[in-house]
Amino acid sequence: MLATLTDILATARVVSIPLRQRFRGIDTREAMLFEGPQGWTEFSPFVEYGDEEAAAWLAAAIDFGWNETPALVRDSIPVNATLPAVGAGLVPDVLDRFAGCRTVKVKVAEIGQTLDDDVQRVAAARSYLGAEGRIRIDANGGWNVDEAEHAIHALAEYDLEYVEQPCATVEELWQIRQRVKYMGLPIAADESVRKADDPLEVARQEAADILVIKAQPLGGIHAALGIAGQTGLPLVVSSALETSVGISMGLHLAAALPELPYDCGLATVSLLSLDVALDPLVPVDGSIGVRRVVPNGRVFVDYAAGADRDAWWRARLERAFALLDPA
Ligand SMILES: O=C(O)CCC(=O)C1=CC=C[C@@H](O)[C@@H]1C(=O)O
Ligand SMILES: [Mg+2]
Repeated sequence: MLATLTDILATARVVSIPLRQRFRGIDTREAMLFEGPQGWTEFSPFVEYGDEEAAAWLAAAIDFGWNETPALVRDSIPVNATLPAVGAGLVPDVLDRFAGCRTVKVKVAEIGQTLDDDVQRVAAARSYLGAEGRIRIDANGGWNVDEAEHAIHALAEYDLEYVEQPCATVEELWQIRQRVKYMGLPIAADESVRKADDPLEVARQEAADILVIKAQPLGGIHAALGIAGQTGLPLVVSSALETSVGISMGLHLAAALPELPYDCGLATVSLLSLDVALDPLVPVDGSIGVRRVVPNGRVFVDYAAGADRDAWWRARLERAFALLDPA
């Protein structure tokens, strides 16, 4: 079923939600929410993204609000804790918010920090989890190949599950993958999937062992499942730092995948200072049940974006909508 701009604007609300800790350079998450025949949905490309990229996120929002979700093969998704690039002393406080998660994804290579900061943060996560917990790191492409090799050697003693996007380009990922192959440490691609013209190029080039897939950036659950079906690589579903409404989209994607070998990065509502839902999608015993959520109307009042930001989002919505394929 096709959504019109009028349909979308009829229920659209823009919220501005403070984060508990700075994450990927932002302190506040803005999101537009609207309701389709299937339920509430979220359009929340990061504010610096251009209209072309935002259009894929809008296609995703419409897909989730207007199309039936695919058949689900599980009703609960094991998730990882996500640790922003905080000082080591804050690690226990942050991880306490991810109830029962046995896996932690640690952000590393933050601009303005050093490898020693990363080592201390990863060490603190390991001592929090104990020997049996899993630790993956995500550099968001922040290292060149030599830096990545050096950092991986320094961090390997903490027993890493995988390294997400150590370097920015597919060619660099290929090189670092060759260099650390002897360590048996898998390389996961994230930006090389969600920001690439061809999300499967990194797999074709054999530059990654694992693909991270995100529902909004890839154009929605159905589009992401189409991509998933074309690769034999293991997949991890991760969030785009959404409210519970957008997280619900990611949970439905994870629930529809035939195989789900890794814990998913869908626990990021715990990084927000509050959520739009009365019953937020946060982990219980390390998993989140798959369901849709209805926003609490109070949040639309108390955390409404200011008039200028609201107008900015509505203008962005119109521009992105104009870029959608009418088919
Ligand atoms: O995968 C996770 O644990 C949580 C999601 C997450 O890390 C991200 C969400 C949103 C923006 C990204 O910079 C970031 C990522 O790089 O994976
Ligand atoms: Mg990532």
